[in-house]
Amino acid sequence: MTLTATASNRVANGTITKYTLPSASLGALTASVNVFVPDSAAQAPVPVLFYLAGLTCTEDTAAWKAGMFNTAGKEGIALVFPDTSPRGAGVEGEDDDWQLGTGAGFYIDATAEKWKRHYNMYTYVVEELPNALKAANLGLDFSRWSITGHSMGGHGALTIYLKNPGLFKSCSAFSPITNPSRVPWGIGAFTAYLETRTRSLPPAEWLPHDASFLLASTKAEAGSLHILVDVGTADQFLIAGQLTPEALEQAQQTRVADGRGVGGELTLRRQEGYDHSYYFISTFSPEHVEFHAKYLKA
Ligand SMILES: N[C@@H](CCC(=O)N[C@@H](CSC=O)C(=O)NCC(=O)O)C(=O)O
Repeated sequence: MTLTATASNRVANGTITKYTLPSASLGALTASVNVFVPDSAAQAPVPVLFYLAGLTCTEDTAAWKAGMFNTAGKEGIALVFPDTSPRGAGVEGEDDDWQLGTGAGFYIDATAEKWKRHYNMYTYVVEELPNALKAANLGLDFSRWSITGHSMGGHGALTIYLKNPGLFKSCSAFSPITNPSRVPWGIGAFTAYLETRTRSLPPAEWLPHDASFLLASTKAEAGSLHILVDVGTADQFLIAGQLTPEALEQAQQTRVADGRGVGGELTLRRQEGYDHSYYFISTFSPEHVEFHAKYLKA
């Protein structure tokens, strides 16, 4: 698995480099990723923060618009921006709808026959890409790894974090889809990507990919979770019922009520008047990087 650098720019006391890599998990397609490495990585390996972007985005969207570099450069944290789906898989209909297929990988491994050769963004993000970055000796320390994301990528960050207790130091999300098995975006994606045999609503096969279910049921030790979520009150997709942050709050209350969790593991903030856009993300992204720095550098 070799990374090939295709562009490089100096930014915020570091360098952002775009790489391509051949990806086995994405069915032998070429994937693209942007990686910001602060200069301090030349002295000692630096902690890593992954940013998972939302529907219709690429590896460039947050790199260009999220405004994370100054804080990451100051804190000495590397940033990794993966793409949001395989590109050019050739699956019938994959470019017909912005909520499914290209740009909409949902950070899960597909089990449905039609999608399962290429649509494996979970394995790509959690295993293949980190292994490629480790092998490239860029000075990244994956024993100090955190994850964040926006919308579909917020769902990705929360579910990947909750599926892998202990792998990440912290998790944050901007306007995440918190309960995909019960909202239109998630129902559409899971119906397509996941082979579903059970008739329950939501189907049992969907629940391991639902952040609210995962949070309510996780066996993570009390006090071991560190999650920050920001949602804008004027978010058009919040208003349309796609994000349902109350489901995540309810899940954490369940965890605490059962004696498996403690207060403070989840901080969910409603930011007055902000929408779903990168204007919102760039306003709060420095705080998110600082939040992760606290755990990455503890
Ligand atoms: N084309 C869509 C809008 C798509 C959109 O808003 N995408 C969001 C993520 S939504 C959840 O995952 C995004 O981040 N877009 C990139 C950007 O630069 O804003 C429509 O028709 O509504």
